Amino acid sequence: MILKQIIVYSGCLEKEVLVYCSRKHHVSTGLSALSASRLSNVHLHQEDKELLVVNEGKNSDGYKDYVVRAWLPRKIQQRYKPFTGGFGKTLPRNNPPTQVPSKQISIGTRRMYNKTSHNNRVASRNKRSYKKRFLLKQEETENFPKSRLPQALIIGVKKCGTRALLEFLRLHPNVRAPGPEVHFFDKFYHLGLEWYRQQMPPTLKDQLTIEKTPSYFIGKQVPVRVHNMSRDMKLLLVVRDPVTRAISDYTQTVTKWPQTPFFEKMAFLNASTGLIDTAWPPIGIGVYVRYFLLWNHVFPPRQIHVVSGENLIKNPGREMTRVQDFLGLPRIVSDHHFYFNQTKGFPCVKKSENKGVPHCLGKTKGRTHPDIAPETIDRLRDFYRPFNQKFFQIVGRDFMWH
Ligand SMILES: Nc1ncnc2c1ncn2[C@@H]1O[C@H](COP(=O)(O)OS(=O)(=O)O)[C@@H](OP(=O)(O)O)[C@H]1O
Repeated sequence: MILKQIIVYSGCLEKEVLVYCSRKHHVSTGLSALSASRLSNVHLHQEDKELLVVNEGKNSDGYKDYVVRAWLPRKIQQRYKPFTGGFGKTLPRNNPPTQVPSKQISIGTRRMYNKTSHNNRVASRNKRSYKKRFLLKQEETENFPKSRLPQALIIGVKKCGTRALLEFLRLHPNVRAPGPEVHFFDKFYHLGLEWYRQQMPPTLKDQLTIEKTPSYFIGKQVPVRVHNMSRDMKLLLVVRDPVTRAISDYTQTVTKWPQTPFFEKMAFLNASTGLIDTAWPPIGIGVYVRYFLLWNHVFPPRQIHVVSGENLIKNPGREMTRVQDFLGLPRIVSDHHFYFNQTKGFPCVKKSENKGVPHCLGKTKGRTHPDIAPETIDRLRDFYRPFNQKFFQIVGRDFMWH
Protein backbone atom coordinates (compact mmCIF):
# COMPACT_ATOMS: atom_id res chain seq x y z
CA MET A 1 0.00 0.00 0.00
CA ILE A 2 1.52 3.24 -1.07
CA LEU A 3 0.48 6.69 -0.36
CA LYS A 4 1.14 8.48 -3.58
CA GLN A 5 0.13 11.92 -2.59
CA ILE A 6 -2.28 13.82 -0.55
CA ILE A 7 -3.82 16.41 -2.68
CA VAL A 8 -6.06 18.98 -1.24
CA TYR A 9 -8.03 20.93 -3.69
CA SER A 10 -10.82 23.27 -3.36
CA GLY A 11 -14.29 23.64 -4.63
CA CYS A 12 -15.51 26.46 -2.57
CA LEU A 13 -16.60 24.97 0.67
CA GLU A 14 -14.67 21.79 1.14
CA LYS A 15 -11.31 20.26 0.68
CA GLU A 16 -10.78 16.80 -0.59
CA VAL A 17 -7.96 14.60 0.50
CA LEU A 18 -7.14 12.13 -2.21
CA VAL A 19 -5.67 8.89 -0.95
CA TYR A 20 -4.27 6.09 -3.08
CA CYS A 21 -4.24 2.60 -1.64
CA SER A 22 -3.40 -0.71 -3.26
CA ARG A 23 -6.32 -2.77 -4.55
CA LYS A 24 -6.28 -5.31 -1.73
CA HIS A 25 -7.33 -2.76 0.85
CA HIS A 26 -10.99 -2.42 1.40
CA VAL A 27 -11.88 1.06 2.42
CA SER A 28 -15.34 1.83 3.59
CA THR A 29 -15.04 4.93 5.68
CA GLY A 30 -13.02 8.07 5.51
CA LEU A 31 -11.21 6.99 8.60
CA SER A 32 -10.25 3.56 7.30
CA ALA A 33 -9.09 5.17 4.08
CA LEU A 34 -6.75 7.33 6.03
CA SER A 35 -5.46 4.56 8.24
CA ALA A 36 -5.09 2.17 5.28
CA SER A 37 -2.94 4.72 3.59
CA ARG A 38 -0.81 4.90 6.73
CA LEU A 39 -1.18 8.57 6.73
CA SER A 40 0.71 8.91 9.96
CA ASN A 41 1.29 12.57 9.48
CA VAL A 42 -2.42 13.37 9.39
CA HIS A 43 -3.86 14.00 12.81
CA LEU A 44 -7.54 13.73 13.41
CA HIS A 45 -9.71 14.51 16.36
CA GLN A 46 -12.79 12.54 17.22
CA GLU A 47 -15.26 15.16 15.99
CA ASP A 48 -13.28 15.65 12.81
CA LYS A 49 -13.31 11.94 12.10
CA GLU A 50 -17.09 12.03 12.00
CA LEU A 51 -16.90 14.62 9.29
CA LEU A 52 -14.80 12.50 7.00
CA VAL A 53 -16.54 10.51 4.35
CA VAL A 54 -15.30 8.44 1.47
CA ASN A 55 -16.78 10.00 -1.56
CA GLU A 56 -16.04 7.24 -4.03
CA GLY A 57 -13.51 4.60 -4.77
CA LYS A 58 -12.02 4.47 -8.24
CA ASN A 59 -9.70 1.97 -9.85
CA SER A 60 -6.62 3.00 -11.68
CA ASP A 61 -3.68 0.86 -12.77
CA GLY A 62 -2.29 -0.87 -9.72
CA TYR A 63 -4.03 1.46 -7.35
CA LYS A 64 -7.35 2.07 -5.86
CA ASP A 65 -7.93 5.65 -5.05
CA TYR A 66 -10.35 7.08 -2.62
CA VAL A 67 -11.53 10.59 -2.25
CA VAL A 68 -11.83 11.38 1.40
CA ARG A 69 -13.73 14.52 2.06
CA ALA A 70 -13.04 16.70 4.99
CA TRP A 71 -14.87 19.90 5.61
CA LEU A 72 -12.19 22.18 6.83
CA PRO A 73 -12.18 25.71 8.14
CA ARG A 74 -11.02 28.23 5.61
CA LYS A 75 -7.89 29.19 7.56
CA ILE A 76 -6.77 25.63 7.66
CA GLN A 77 -7.56 25.22 3.98
CA GLN A 78 -5.08 27.93 3.21
CA ARG A 79 -2.34 25.98 4.94
CA TYR A 80 -2.84 23.23 2.42
CA LYS A 81 -2.16 25.45 -0.50
CA PRO A 82 1.52 24.54 -0.90
CA PHE A 83 0.55 20.89 -1.38
CA THR A 84 -2.02 21.37 -4.04
CA GLY A 85 -1.28 19.92 -7.41
CA GLY A 86 -3.53 22.55 -8.90
CA PHE A 87 -5.80 24.58 -6.72
CA GLY A 88 -9.39 23.99 -7.68
CA LYS A 89 -8.53 21.12 -10.04
CA THR A 90 -9.05 17.40 -9.82
CA LEU A 91 -6.18 15.04 -10.27
CA PRO A 92 -5.59 13.65 -13.81
CA ARG A 93 -7.02 10.10 -13.78
CA ASN A 94 -4.12 8.21 -15.37
CA ASN A 95 -1.33 10.28 -14.07
CA PRO A 96 -1.09 9.91 -10.31
CA PRO A 97 1.43 12.31 -8.89
CA THR A 98 4.56 10.98 -7.34
CA GLN A 99 5.64 13.80 -5.12
CA VAL A 100 4.89 13.12 -1.47
CA PRO A 101 4.48 16.16 0.73
CA SER A 102 7.05 16.23 3.41
CA LYS A 103 5.48 18.66 5.81
CA GLN A 104 3.28 17.55 8.65
CA ILE A 105 -0.38 17.96 7.88
CA SER A 106 -3.05 18.38 10.50
CA ILE A 107 -6.70 17.99 9.66
CA GLY A 108 -8.92 19.46 12.34
CA THR A 109 -8.91 22.43 14.53
CA ARG A 110 -8.03 21.64 18.11
CA ARG A 111 -4.31 21.12 17.78
CA MET A 112 -3.81 24.12 15.67
CA TYR A 113 -5.95 26.48 17.67
CA ASN A 114 -5.72 25.58 21.31
CA LYS A 115 -2.78 27.74 22.20
CA THR A 116 -4.58 30.84 23.41
CA SER A 117 -8.15 31.57 24.37
CA HIS A 118 -8.50 33.73 21.28
CA ASN A 119 -7.40 30.88 19.11
CA ASN A 120 -9.80 28.60 20.94
CA ARG A 121 -12.66 30.88 20.02
CA VAL A 122 -11.53 30.91 16.42
CA ALA A 123 -11.25 27.14 16.51
CA SER A 124 -14.76 26.58 17.82
CA ARG A 125 -16.11 29.04 15.28
CA ASN A 126 -14.33 27.17 12.56
CA LYS A 127 -15.61 23.85 13.84
CA ARG A 128 -19.18 25.16 13.80
CA SER A 129 -18.55 26.49 10.35
CA TYR A 130 -17.42 23.23 8.84
CA LYS A 131 -20.13 21.23 10.58
CA LYS A 132 -22.48 23.64 8.88
CA ARG A 133 -20.79 22.97 5.56
CA PHE A 134 -21.11 19.28 6.15
CA LEU A 135 -24.85 19.67 6.69
CA LEU A 136 -25.20 21.82 3.60
CA LYS A 137 -23.27 19.29 1.53
CA GLN A 138 -25.61 16.56 2.69
CA GLU A 139 -28.52 18.72 1.58
CA GLU A 140 -27.13 18.83 -1.92
CA THR A 141 -26.32 15.19 -2.40
CA GLU A 142 -29.21 13.17 -1.01
CA ASN A 143 -32.62 12.81 -2.59
CA PHE A 144 -35.24 11.31 -0.37
CA PRO A 145 -37.97 12.96 1.70
CA LYS A 146 -36.26 14.54 4.65
CA SER A 147 -36.07 17.82 6.46
CA ARG A 148 -33.76 20.21 4.68
CA LEU A 149 -32.52 23.65 5.52
CA PRO A 150 -34.56 26.35 3.75
CA GLN A 151 -33.40 27.74 0.43
CA ALA A 152 -35.68 30.76 0.70
CA LEU A 153 -36.84 32.93 3.57
CA ILE A 154 -39.71 35.35 4.00
CA ILE A 155 -37.86 37.81 6.22
CA GLY A 156 -40.64 40.35 6.79
CA VAL A 157 -41.98 42.89 7.13
CA LYS A 158 -44.25 42.20 10.08
CA LYS A 159 -47.92 43.05 9.36
CA CYS A 160 -47.34 43.51 5.64
CA GLY A 161 -48.91 40.23 4.45
CA THR A 162 -46.17 37.71 5.17
CA ARG A 163 -48.68 35.01 6.19
CA ALA A 164 -50.70 35.55 3.03
CA LEU A 165 -47.53 35.21 0.93
CA LEU A 166 -46.52 32.00 2.68
CA GLU A 167 -49.98 30.45 2.40
CA PHE A 168 -50.16 31.38 -1.29
CA LEU A 169 -46.74 29.86 -1.89
CA ARG A 170 -47.82 26.69 -0.17
CA LEU A 171 -50.35 26.19 -2.95
CA HIS A 172 -47.36 25.34 -5.12
CA PRO A 173 -46.54 21.61 -5.21
CA ASN A 174 -42.81 22.34 -5.22
CA VAL A 175 -42.93 24.37 -2.04
CA ARG A 176 -43.00 23.18 1.53
CA ALA A 177 -42.84 25.29 4.65
CA PRO A 178 -43.25 24.96 8.39
CA GLY A 179 -46.54 26.47 9.61
CA PRO A 180 -45.28 28.37 12.67
CA GLU A 181 -42.59 31.02 12.60
CA VAL A 182 -39.30 29.37 13.53
CA HIS A 183 -37.31 32.41 14.78
CA PHE A 184 -34.03 30.57 14.33
CA PHE A 185 -31.86 33.49 13.25
CA ASP A 186 -33.12 35.89 15.91
CA LYS A 187 -34.14 33.85 18.97
CA PHE A 188 -32.93 30.28 18.72
CA TYR A 189 -29.64 30.64 16.90
CA HIS A 190 -27.81 29.05 19.82
CA LEU A 191 -29.69 25.79 19.18
CA GLY A 192 -27.72 25.25 15.99
CA LEU A 193 -28.36 24.32 12.38
CA GLU A 194 -29.36 20.75 13.11
CA TRP A 195 -32.16 21.98 15.33
CA TYR A 196 -33.19 24.40 12.60
CA ARG A 197 -33.25 21.64 10.02
CA GLN A 198 -35.45 19.52 12.24
CA GLN A 199 -38.08 22.26 12.27
CA MET A 200 -38.52 21.89 8.50
CA PRO A 201 -41.05 19.56 6.86
CA PRO A 202 -39.66 16.65 4.82
CA THR A 203 -39.04 17.52 1.20
CA LEU A 204 -37.69 15.93 -1.93
CA LYS A 205 -34.57 17.44 -3.42
CA ASP A 206 -36.42 19.36 -6.12
CA GLN A 207 -38.85 20.87 -3.61
CA LEU A 208 -38.17 24.23 -2.09
CA THR A 209 -38.18 24.68 1.67
CA ILE A 210 -39.31 28.12 2.72
CA GLU A 211 -39.48 29.57 6.19
CA LYS A 212 -41.11 32.81 7.28
CA THR A 213 -40.25 34.81 10.35
CA PRO A 214 -41.11 38.51 9.86
CA SER A 215 -38.89 39.70 12.72
CA TYR A 216 -35.78 38.60 10.79
CA PHE A 217 -36.01 41.84 8.83
CA ILE A 218 -35.19 44.03 11.81
CA GLY A 219 -32.63 41.74 13.48
CA LYS A 220 -29.19 43.36 13.22
CA GLN A 221 -27.29 40.09 13.25
CA VAL A 222 -29.72 38.19 11.09
CA PRO A 223 -28.40 39.07 7.60
CA VAL A 224 -24.89 37.88 8.43
CA ARG A 225 -26.19 34.76 10.14
CA VAL A 226 -28.34 33.88 7.16
CA HIS A 227 -25.41 34.49 4.84
CA ASN A 228 -23.18 32.30 6.98
CA MET A 229 -25.66 29.49 6.54
CA SER A 230 -26.16 29.98 2.85
CA ARG A 231 -24.78 32.70 0.64
CA ASP A 232 -27.28 31.60 -2.05
CA MET A 233 -30.32 32.17 0.12
CA LYS A 234 -33.27 33.77 -1.67
CA LEU A 235 -34.99 36.42 0.37
CA LEU A 236 -38.57 37.57 0.09
CA LEU A 237 -39.59 40.85 1.67
CA VAL A 238 -43.22 41.97 1.75
CA VAL A 239 -43.76 45.68 2.24
CA ARG A 240 -46.85 47.87 2.41
CA ASP A 241 -47.56 51.52 3.14
CA PRO A 242 -45.77 52.02 6.49
CA VAL A 243 -48.70 54.07 7.81
CA THR A 244 -51.13 51.18 7.25
CA ARG A 245 -48.51 48.82 8.63
CA ALA A 246 -48.16 50.92 11.81
CA ILE A 247 -51.92 50.90 12.35
CA SER A 248 -52.07 47.16 11.75
CA ASP A 249 -49.24 46.62 14.25
CA TYR A 250 -51.01 48.84 16.77
CA THR A 251 -54.29 46.95 16.24
CA GLN A 252 -52.52 43.71 17.04
CA THR A 253 -51.03 45.23 20.23
CA VAL A 254 -54.45 46.43 21.35
CA THR A 255 -55.90 42.96 20.74
CA LYS A 256 -53.26 41.51 23.07
CA TRP A 257 -53.18 44.37 25.59
CA PRO A 258 -56.52 46.21 25.55
CA GLN A 259 -55.21 48.83 28.00
CA THR A 260 -52.76 50.21 25.41
CA PRO A 261 -53.26 54.01 25.05
CA PHE A 262 -54.68 55.53 21.85
CA PHE A 263 -52.60 55.37 18.70
CA GLU A 264 -51.86 59.12 18.74
CA LYS A 265 -50.58 58.95 22.31
CA MET A 266 -48.13 56.24 21.32
CA ALA A 267 -47.11 57.62 17.92
CA PHE A 268 -46.15 61.15 19.00
CA LEU A 269 -43.61 62.21 21.56
CA ASN A 270 -45.32 65.53 21.78
CA ALA A 271 -48.85 65.83 20.40
CA SER A 272 -48.71 69.63 19.95
CA THR A 273 -45.39 69.71 18.07
CA GLY A 274 -46.22 66.51 16.24
CA LEU A 275 -42.80 65.04 17.03
CA ILE A 276 -42.93 61.38 16.08
CA ASP A 277 -41.74 58.65 18.43
CA THR A 278 -39.53 56.61 16.14
CA ALA A 279 -38.54 54.39 19.06
CA TRP A 280 -42.07 53.00 19.18
CA PRO A 281 -41.75 49.81 17.09
CA PRO A 282 -44.98 50.22 15.09
CA ILE A 283 -43.48 53.48 13.78
CA GLY A 284 -39.78 52.55 13.66
CA ILE A 285 -40.21 49.32 11.70
CA GLY A 286 -41.83 51.29 8.87
CA VAL A 287 -38.54 53.03 8.10
CA TYR A 288 -37.81 50.13 5.78
CA VAL A 289 -34.71 51.61 4.19
CA ARG A 290 -32.88 51.56 7.52
CA TYR A 291 -33.15 47.79 7.81
CA PHE A 292 -33.03 47.06 4.11
CA LEU A 293 -29.54 48.54 3.86
CA LEU A 294 -28.27 45.96 6.34
CA TRP A 295 -29.53 43.17 4.09
CA ASN A 296 -28.31 44.94 1.00
CA HIS A 297 -24.78 45.02 2.40
CA VAL A 298 -24.75 41.27 2.78
CA PHE A 299 -26.85 39.97 -0.12
CA PRO A 300 -26.77 41.09 -3.75
CA PRO A 301 -30.01 42.65 -5.07
CA ARG A 302 -30.68 39.65 -7.31
CA GLN A 303 -31.24 37.56 -4.18
CA ILE A 304 -33.79 39.89 -2.59
CA HIS A 305 -37.27 40.12 -4.02
CA VAL A 306 -39.58 42.79 -2.68
CA VAL A 307 -43.27 41.93 -2.76
CA SER A 308 -45.98 44.58 -2.73
CA GLY A 309 -48.32 43.89 0.20
CA GLU A 310 -50.98 46.02 -1.50
CA ASN A 311 -50.81 43.99 -4.71
CA LEU A 312 -50.93 40.76 -2.74
CA ILE A 313 -54.42 41.90 -1.73
CA LYS A 314 -55.51 43.59 -4.99
CA ASN A 315 -53.97 41.22 -7.48
CA PRO A 316 -52.52 38.13 -5.79
CA GLY A 317 -52.19 36.16 -9.06
CA ARG A 318 -49.86 38.70 -10.65
CA GLU A 319 -47.77 39.22 -7.53
CA MET A 320 -47.39 35.46 -7.16
CA THR A 321 -46.19 35.14 -10.74
CA ARG A 322 -43.32 37.49 -9.90
CA VAL A 323 -42.54 35.54 -6.75
CA GLN A 324 -42.51 32.19 -8.57
CA ASP A 325 -40.23 33.61 -11.27
CA PHE A 326 -37.86 34.90 -8.62
CA LEU A 327 -37.77 31.52 -6.89
CA GLY A 328 -37.23 29.71 -10.18
CA LEU A 329 -40.49 27.79 -9.81
CA PRO A 330 -42.85 26.91 -12.65
CA ARG A 331 -45.77 29.35 -12.73
CA ILE A 332 -48.48 27.29 -11.09
CA VAL A 333 -50.10 29.58 -8.54
CA SER A 334 -52.27 32.00 -10.51
CA ASP A 335 -55.52 33.98 -10.47
CA HIS A 336 -57.42 30.70 -10.68
CA HIS A 337 -56.44 29.90 -7.11
CA PHE A 338 -58.04 32.99 -5.58
CA TYR A 339 -61.41 34.63 -5.11
CA PHE A 340 -62.21 37.86 -3.33
CA ASN A 341 -64.20 37.28 -0.15
CA GLN A 342 -66.45 40.34 0.34
CA THR A 343 -67.10 39.62 4.02
CA LYS A 344 -63.43 39.22 4.84
CA GLY A 345 -62.40 42.02 2.50
CA PHE A 346 -59.39 40.02 1.32
CA PRO A 347 -58.52 37.42 -1.30
CA CYS A 348 -59.04 33.87 -0.11
CA VAL A 349 -57.95 30.55 -1.56
CA LYS A 350 -60.38 28.49 -3.65
CA LYS A 351 -58.85 25.20 -2.61
CA SER A 352 -55.48 23.85 -1.71
CA GLU A 353 -53.80 20.48 -1.32
CA ASN A 354 -54.64 20.38 2.39
CA LYS A 355 -58.13 21.77 2.17
CA GLY A 356 -60.40 20.87 -0.70
CA VAL A 357 -62.72 23.78 0.12
CA PRO A 358 -62.41 27.56 -0.20
CA HIS A 359 -60.78 29.14 2.81
CA CYS A 360 -59.46 32.45 4.08
CA LEU A 361 -56.62 33.29 6.44
CA GLY A 362 -57.50 33.08 10.14
CA LYS A 363 -59.25 35.75 12.16
CA THR A 364 -55.95 37.32 13.28
CA LYS A 365 -55.42 38.39 9.66
CA GLY A 366 -57.60 41.14 8.27
CA ARG A 367 -58.62 42.71 11.57
CA THR A 368 -60.75 45.84 11.62
CA HIS A 369 -58.48 48.84 12.20
CA PRO A 370 -59.44 51.68 14.56
CA ASP A 371 -60.27 55.07 13.04
CA ILE A 372 -57.24 57.32 13.06
CA ALA A 373 -57.58 61.10 12.61
CA PRO A 374 -56.71 62.22 9.04
CA GLU A 375 -54.19 64.81 10.36
CA THR A 376 -52.34 62.03 12.19
CA ILE A 377 -52.21 60.03 8.98
CA ASP A 378 -50.91 63.11 7.10
CA ARG A 379 -48.19 63.70 9.67
CA LEU A 380 -47.06 60.12 9.45
CA ARG A 381 -47.09 60.26 5.65
CA ASP A 382 -44.85 63.37 5.78
CA PHE A 383 -42.54 61.61 8.18
CA TYR A 384 -42.16 58.48 6.06
CA ARG A 385 -41.99 60.20 2.65
CA PRO A 386 -38.20 60.73 2.41
CA PHE A 387 -37.46 57.26 3.76
CA ASN A 388 -39.91 55.73 1.31
CA GLN A 389 -38.29 57.60 -1.60
CA LYS A 390 -34.88 56.30 -0.63
CA PHE A 391 -36.26 52.79 -0.30
CA PHE A 392 -37.91 52.95 -3.76
CA GLN A 393 -34.64 54.16 -5.22
CA ILE A 394 -32.66 51.27 -3.76
CA VAL A 395 -35.11 48.51 -4.67
CA GLY A 396 -35.90 50.04 -8.06
CA ARG A 397 -39.66 50.00 -7.65
CA ASP A 398 -42.11 52.72 -6.66
CA PHE A 399 -44.83 51.33 -4.42
CA MET A 400 -46.91 54.54 -4.70
CA TRP A 401 -47.53 55.15 -1.02
CA HIS A 402 -48.71 58.74 -1.33
N1 LIG B 1 -55.43 37.38 1.91
C1 LIG B 1 -55.30 38.03 3.07
N2 LIG B 1 -56.09 37.74 4.12
C2 LIG B 1 -55.95 38.40 5.28
N3 LIG B 1 -55.03 39.37 5.50
C3 LIG B 1 -54.23 39.68 4.49
C4 LIG B 1 -54.33 39.04 3.24
N4 LIG B 1 -53.39 39.56 2.42
C5 LIG B 1 -52.74 40.49 3.12
N5 LIG B 1 -53.25 40.57 4.36
C6 LIG B 1 -52.76 41.51 5.36
O1 LIG B 1 -51.78 40.84 6.12
C7 LIG B 1 -51.73 41.50 7.37
C8 LIG B 1 -51.00 40.63 8.36
O2 LIG B 1 -49.66 40.63 7.95
P1 LIG B 1 -48.68 39.48 8.35
O3 LIG B 1 -49.24 38.17 7.94
O4 LIG B 1 -47.36 39.84 7.82
O5 LIG B 1 -48.71 39.59 9.93
S1 LIG B 1 -47.67 38.95 10.95
O6 LIG B 1 -46.49 39.81 10.94
O7 LIG B 1 -47.41 37.58 10.54
O8 LIG B 1 -48.36 39.04 12.25
C9 LIG B 1 -53.15 41.76 7.71
O9 LIG B 1 -53.16 42.88 8.56
P2 LIG B 1 -54.48 43.32 9.35
O10 LIG B 1 -55.45 43.76 8.30
O11 LIG B 1 -54.06 44.44 10.24
O12 LIG B 1 -54.94 42.14 10.13
C10 LIG B 1 -53.80 42.02 6.36
O13 LIG B 1 -54.00 43.38 6.11
